[in-house]
Amino acid sequence: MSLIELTDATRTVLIPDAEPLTILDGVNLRVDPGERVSIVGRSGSGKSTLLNLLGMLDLPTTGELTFEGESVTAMKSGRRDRVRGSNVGFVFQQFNLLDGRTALENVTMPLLYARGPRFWARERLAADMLDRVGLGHRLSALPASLSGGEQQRVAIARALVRQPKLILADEPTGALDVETGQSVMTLIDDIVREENAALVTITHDPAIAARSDTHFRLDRGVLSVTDARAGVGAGASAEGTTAVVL
Ligand SMILES: Nc1ncnc2c1ncn2[C@@H]1O[C@H](COP(=O)(O)OP(=O)(O)OP(=O)(O)O)[C@@H](O)[C@H]1O
Repeated sequence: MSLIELTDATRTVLIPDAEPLTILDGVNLRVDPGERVSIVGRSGSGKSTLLNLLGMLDLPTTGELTFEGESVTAMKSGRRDRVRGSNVGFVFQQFNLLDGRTALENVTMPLLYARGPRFWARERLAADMLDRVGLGHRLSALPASLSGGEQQRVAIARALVRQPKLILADEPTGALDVETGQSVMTLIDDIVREENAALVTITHDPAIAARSDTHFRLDRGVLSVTDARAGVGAGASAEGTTAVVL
């Protein structure tokens, strides 16, 4: 079963005194558990809009979105929020850390909504995750005292601390130098592989895109597969093209 799947999805916004704007047009995208997918596209091609659909933050205007086979479009918003909270981790270009909170507090934050043992063990789980991203010695550091690469490591720990099945990364290396960006991606890849999570990365950087199993291009709202290589998880498809995984 696919982890998340968009079928014939369109996203249209209404603009006052103008024609409706179709941002995504007939998008078909299937992401399997453990699969790593990259999406490249020019500025304004609809990448963030697509990521917001995959993150269940927005719904397609027409078409279907499913998570583990269940219709997201049919979910009540409370259930959608819970499904998102327990299953999706976000990593952004601007790390979006809370400035006045320590690294440990930032990573603990998503566990405030966890239930049972994970809630009560939240500080230990957050500290363990910071250790995994190489920041076990900086638990009390405030974001401003950390380098860009270290801040992104904190953001990665925060995205992964609930062990989501799906990680959505929007230009995760965009604010980092090339070398730091590669090491941050290696870290994301390693943890994603250990957790068997799926990873969808939006990037302008061909070297970052090349790390994925399946590659897509978004061009004015139309998604097409550009390449697929043997790897984890088969079956990504776009616009009638099936990605063949050997
Ligand atoms: N709510 C909205 N109302 C009007 N226009 C919108 C809205 N959301 C997005 N757009 C437009 O849709 C297009 C796609 O936006 P989107 O943010 O998805 O692009 P993007 O590929 O992520 O761009 P960038 O790489 O510059 O972040 C843009 O032209 C944007 O201005």
